[in-house]
Amino acid sequence: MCTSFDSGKYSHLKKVILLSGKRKCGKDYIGEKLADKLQAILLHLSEPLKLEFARLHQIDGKELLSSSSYKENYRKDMIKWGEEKRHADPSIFCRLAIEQKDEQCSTNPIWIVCDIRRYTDIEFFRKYFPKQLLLVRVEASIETRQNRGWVFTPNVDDSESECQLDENVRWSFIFSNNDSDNFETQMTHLIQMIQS
Ligand SMILES: Nc1ncnc2c1ncn2[C@@H]1O[C@H](COP(=O)(O)OP(=O)(O)OP(=O)(O)O)[C@@H](O)[C@H]1O
Repeated sequence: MCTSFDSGKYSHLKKVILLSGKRKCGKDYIGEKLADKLQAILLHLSEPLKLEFARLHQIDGKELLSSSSYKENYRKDMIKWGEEKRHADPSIFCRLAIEQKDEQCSTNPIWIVCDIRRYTDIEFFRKYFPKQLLLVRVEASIETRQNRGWVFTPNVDDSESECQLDENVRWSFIFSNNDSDNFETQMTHLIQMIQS
């Protein structure tokens, strides 16, 4: 397997925004809004993981990518399989997510990664794009997340992949995404930070 990454071809890159947060806090929602406003490209580290998992297990990759309940049937197995792949090669899904959208990544100056879950995800982007990096933590209360469909799932919500980034990360921006929070003001501040 090729583990090299040629960051030189992305010298046009101005910002990489990494979004982290608990399930149903609104990472995708905020990522999509930002991408719309900034004409940025959206990347998901879970995309190559799901597509490869689907191929190996001969199940429907498109269904796995959608937010349907289909993916919940496979979530635990996918986490386990992803752990094994990451153990062998910690940056595998970061590289694959970029490679799979190489054409857009090669031209778009702003990348938004919607689902970082690991210190190694941050380390990969920090290694290759230290000056462009912005780390954004999305937060929402348990009640808000429940209203958005979150149900505590043992071995998922308490797994390392969902909890590792709860500590020891210095976030560039913390986005408070409850219904009572001022969404537009925070978006404006975040966009100013991205464009500065
Ligand atoms: N500020 C908001 N206003 C209204 N709806 C929101 C807001 N943030 C998130 N939502 C809604 O809450 C639900 C969950 O959000 P989203 O899918 O973005 O969460 P997520 O953190 O990406 O979840 P997961 O980790 O499970 O993929 C979606 O239906 C989304 O439209």
